Amino acid sequence: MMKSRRDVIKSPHKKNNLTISRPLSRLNKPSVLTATTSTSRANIKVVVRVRPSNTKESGDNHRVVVKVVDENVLIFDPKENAEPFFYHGVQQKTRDLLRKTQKDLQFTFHRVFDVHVQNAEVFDHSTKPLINSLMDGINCSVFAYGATGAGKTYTMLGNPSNPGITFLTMEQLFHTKEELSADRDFQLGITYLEVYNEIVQDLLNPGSTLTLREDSKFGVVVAGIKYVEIKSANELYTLLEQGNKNRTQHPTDANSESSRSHAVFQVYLKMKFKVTGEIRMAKLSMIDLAGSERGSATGFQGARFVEGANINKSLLALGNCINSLADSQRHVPYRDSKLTRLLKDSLGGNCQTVMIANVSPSSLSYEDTYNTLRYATRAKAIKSSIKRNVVNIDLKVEQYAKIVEELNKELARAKTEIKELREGRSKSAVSVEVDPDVMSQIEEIFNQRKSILERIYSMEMSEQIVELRSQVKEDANSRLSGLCYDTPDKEERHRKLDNTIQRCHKQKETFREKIDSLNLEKTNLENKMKTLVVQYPSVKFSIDLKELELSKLEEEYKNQLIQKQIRIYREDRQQLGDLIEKMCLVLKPCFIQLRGMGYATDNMIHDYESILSQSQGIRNIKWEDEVHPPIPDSGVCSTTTIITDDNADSHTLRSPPPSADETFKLPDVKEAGPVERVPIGDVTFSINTPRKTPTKMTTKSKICTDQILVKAYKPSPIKKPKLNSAALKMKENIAAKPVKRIFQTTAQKLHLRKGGSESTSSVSQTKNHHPSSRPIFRR
Ligand SMILES: Nc1ncnc2c1ncn2[C@@H]1O[C@H](COP(=O)(O)OP(=O)(O)OP(=O)(O)O)[C@@H](O)[C@H]1O
Repeated sequence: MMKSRRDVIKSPHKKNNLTISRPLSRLNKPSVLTATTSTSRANIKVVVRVRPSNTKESGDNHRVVVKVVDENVLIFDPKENAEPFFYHGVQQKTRDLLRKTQKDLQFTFHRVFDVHVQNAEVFDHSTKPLINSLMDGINCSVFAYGATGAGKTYTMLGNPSNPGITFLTMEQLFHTKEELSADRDFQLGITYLEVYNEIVQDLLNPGSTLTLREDSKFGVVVAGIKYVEIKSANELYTLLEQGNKNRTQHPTDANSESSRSHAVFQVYLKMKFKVTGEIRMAKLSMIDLAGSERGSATGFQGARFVEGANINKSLLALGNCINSLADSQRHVPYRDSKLTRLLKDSLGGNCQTVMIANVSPSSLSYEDTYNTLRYATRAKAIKSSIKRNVVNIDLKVEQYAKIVEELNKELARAKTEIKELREGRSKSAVSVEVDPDVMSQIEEIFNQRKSILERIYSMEMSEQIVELRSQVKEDANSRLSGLCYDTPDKEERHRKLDNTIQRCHKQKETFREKIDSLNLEKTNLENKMKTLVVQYPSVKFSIDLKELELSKLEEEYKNQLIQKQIRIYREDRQQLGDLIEKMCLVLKPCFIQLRGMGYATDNMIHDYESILSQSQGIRNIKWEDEVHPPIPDSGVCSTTTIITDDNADSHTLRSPPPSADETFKLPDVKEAGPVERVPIGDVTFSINTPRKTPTKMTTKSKICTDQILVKAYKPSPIKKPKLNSAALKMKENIAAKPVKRIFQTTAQKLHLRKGGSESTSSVSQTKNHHPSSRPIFRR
């Protein structure tokens, strides 16, 4: 009795509207196959699923013959703990002779699913990874193999509460499609057919018998089948349900709803990249095979016997193909049955394949389970070649010509490279044969070079350290001149320092000489090496490697040297800091005392103030390019005094000399107020006083410039110095002090002496933007 399996799949979102069938081949016919990426070989992935025992199998007379050890290993017919065997009431030492010996065979697969595992988990570890391959344009295939009633249909189709991997795979496919829809346009069509008694029939559009043929892009295709375009996984429920109604099923002794045909569900996928126009095509086949059972298990008679014979014929052909492929035989008997022709791609062609072997755990299916496991093990050895199906519909004939030209060029290049490589290799072989000592010679030279390098760097490091030391001593020497009185002690100190500096210079010279001679040696060795490369080109690679090693060494030395320098500078700075601190401790009370007693000269006061400013990080003068426009209405804070040197030519102060343009461009000079000219010795200074000056200043008032705070003191009574002597002192100082400070000091002092306002005595900041980075001078 034929019956349709209606309740295998029930759509949770059943739709009333029918899908319009449309042949996909006509819709998507690609014009040219332009490229397929490189082919890779991959083994078929084989997983085994053990279904739970049913009521019949759970009976007393049957035992479990499949024991899942872990997710990769199972034991078929495991050894059990021997139950005591009694004869005439006496326990026997030997075993029950009537009982069969257990095979206790261990099988390993890519994954083993135990009885409690649900379809979702099977999907995760079997077909889910195929989706990415499909998106890459790789054909994929999944087939469920096993005896009747072993759980193939349950795995592939499942039921509404536990959907099978076909639905789950399609759901995932649509999900991924959705994710990628921003970049690609998709077209997706499905077919659902069965192979029954060597006849191929469309399950979605039942009618005439269909024939198989091979296609260059999709491999084996069924001629005349209708492709149905679907937009969501839910549409699939309806279609699979519809197709299952048409599938040939009969109750057998092993399965009341046994599928007597091989059901093939196929998805044709076409993707077009929106930007590049690249087209990828892929086919997913999901095959639910008919049960691979023995006749006795099905209780075959009459028509069922013929049906069973056909099933077995195709499965036998499948077994032969698996064996041939596993043994890498050249001839694989695909043509022996419709099933094997259909599975040609899935087994040994351009396809990524997953085989799900279903087994019953019961001793009732002992032979079938054993056969299935052996089949599955054989299938593990099969390798299929995988390549992406990339098609570009936009290519024209002339583009083909271009591609061929490019490929030819590439081929020629590759040929030349291979030739060169071969020649290189033979030369190297010859060189090794002719002079086996070359390598050790190279090794020797490198070792010498390495040792020379080490010496050079150690010398250079010492040289640097000596250099720094002499600098430190020179600094100390100049500090000493500023601090010490002209006493014999001072002379002695200078002498000692000079001696040390001299020693350092001598050491430096010695180091330099040594370094130079080492460098000469190094160059000689490098030249030797170059000669060797010319003589034996094949050793170039090893020499390059050695060179790399040396340059690494060089980098390491440089790094060490820098670290050392930083350490020395830090130490020096630290010492200097300590010295300044100590000097401050002495300077402050001295200065306070002198000033309190009225002995502090203007110079001293100013210098002390300068030190204060400097120690705060305040600069004495603003350079033109740093000056900001005046802040309007800034009251007492707005002081703009420009100090210029009228006779700059007559002495050595002007440094650096300003260009003609820059010198006289002083946009704010007029705003700065009247110019006062003050002669000091042979130097005449022009002082621009600000328009706005504070009306009243206290003795210790603060004058705020735009940028800085400067304390202005009312000058203490000047007793000793007269104007001329001050000017003379200035002249003396001129040679030693930086120009800007001298101007500042002089201008400040003179202006105060001439009775100028206190506010103008402060060193003020120019507020003019000027491209030059020099203080403002006027000839
Ligand atoms: N993993 C499982 N969990 C629960 N029940 C299962 C499982 N696998 C199979 N079954 C049940 O076992 C019975 C036989 O399963 P199924 O129809 O899938 O076998 P089959 O291999 O497709 O057989 P046939 O080749 O005869 O079609 C069904 O009633 C099914 O519900």
